[in-house]
Amino acid sequence: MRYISTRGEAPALSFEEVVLTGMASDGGLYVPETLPSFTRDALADMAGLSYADIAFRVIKPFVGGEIDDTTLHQLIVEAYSTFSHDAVVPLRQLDANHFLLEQFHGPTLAFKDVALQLLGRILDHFLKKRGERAVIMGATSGDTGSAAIEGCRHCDNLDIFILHPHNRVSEVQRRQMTTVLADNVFNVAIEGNFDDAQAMVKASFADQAFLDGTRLVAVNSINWARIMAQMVYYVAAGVALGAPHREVSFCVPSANFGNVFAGYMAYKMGLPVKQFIVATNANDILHRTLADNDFSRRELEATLAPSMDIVVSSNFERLLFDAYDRDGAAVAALLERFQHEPAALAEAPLAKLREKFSSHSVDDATILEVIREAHRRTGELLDPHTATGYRAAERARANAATPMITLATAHPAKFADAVIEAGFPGVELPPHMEGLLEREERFAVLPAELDAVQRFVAENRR
Ligand SMILES: Cc1ncc(COP(=O)(O)O)c(C=O)c1O
Ligand SMILES: N[C@@H](CCOP(=O)(O)O)C(=O)O
Repeated sequence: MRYISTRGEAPALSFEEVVLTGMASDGGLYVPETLPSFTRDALADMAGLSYADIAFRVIKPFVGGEIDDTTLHQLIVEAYSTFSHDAVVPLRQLDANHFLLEQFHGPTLAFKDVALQLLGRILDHFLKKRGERAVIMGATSGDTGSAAIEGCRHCDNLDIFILHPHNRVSEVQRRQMTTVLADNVFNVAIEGNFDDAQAMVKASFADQAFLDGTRLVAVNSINWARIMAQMVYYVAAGVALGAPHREVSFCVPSANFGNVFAGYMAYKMGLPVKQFIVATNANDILHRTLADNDFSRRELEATLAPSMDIVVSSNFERLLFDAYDRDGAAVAALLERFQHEPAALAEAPLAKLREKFSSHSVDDATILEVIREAHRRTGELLDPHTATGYRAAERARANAATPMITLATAHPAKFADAVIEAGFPGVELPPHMEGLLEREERFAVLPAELDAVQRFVAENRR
């Protein structure tokens, strides 16, 4: 299996090389040169398998034999044994044909654990094999950071630097990162927003001189392995509800677009999906683009769903590459224009996207209303991100006959303030997080300046 860049200029890489890097050298993101596909029989055979066994079947073709089957299976089994639910991402039926896919049973209570528990193990495997060390730089709006730390902190060959926007993540999210006092874990609160943090991470991939030759690795969804691991739960949920014999639809709270893009990849590989609904908070660029072809930046707003407070959505580039029939030059030109002025997609690619994708945007007042309403109707206490999905699924659903699966991307305990504002007394943290709010924290506060951040990384890496 070879991986190529969405901008068409960088060299193709193997699986191992693509996992051990971040962005392509031309500024693009890596995608598989050709997508494997599932036959109907192969999908039907997955019904009833354990999550780990489905994951092995979905992931194996992307690895292309670069990890032997026994080791790959073992890494997958170990990764998912850290989840507190045997189904890893269980489905919960809300009404006649609406389901929640609970993605918050991992160690840090958000969907990021699904990919990062595995990515940490794959990185460790490759680095040990090579006898190399690496530096991780990641940007987080709150959930990737703790999941990456949890997935990688036991890897002695990794130093991990996570940039989060100062005072813009929830207290639980911050403490999940900053109370890990391991020698190889470094948290930086950036005086800026998530887009600033992500831009600095991307700029660091573009010019790695500050690391004097030490390898830099990404844990954000710019790393293909994140997308690969996230595909699995779409397949698992689809076959559990009758695929390949019937279609399913997914509604996905979205921002950096890695989650829903993984679903789209599963669809391209043969999973029968009727519709993907992209749910956004008030930072609605994805909705504006899909609904009105308004691909333009607006000021980033702080919302009650802070993990989705993102304007520049990395993985949208991967979708554009597909929509533009893999024309890297056209994607590069569009994204260059987007940097400087409002942009719009060409007619044909937009029409292609609209065949599969719908969207809906949900403001803060509605998030609170939905948390109350969903609880009254179903007994479920939704986190504010899942609430955007719940409402979008109701409003943008193509039909009632196709099962709708809304991704419950985080546990409400991570966002107690929003839950309390919605009128609930609060949510208890699960037992493994007992004492989190009293533990010692360690983090640096830095200006949103690339030099300052790179100096911090260069001085602290071991
Ligand atoms: C809880 C939660 N929901 C939804 C999202 C959006 O997912 P994506 O960035 O993959 O679109 C994020 C962060 O990315 C998140 O942390
Ligand atoms: N919401 C994310 C933002 C980063 O997304 P990623 O999927 O690209 O890692 C977060 O919680 O950090």
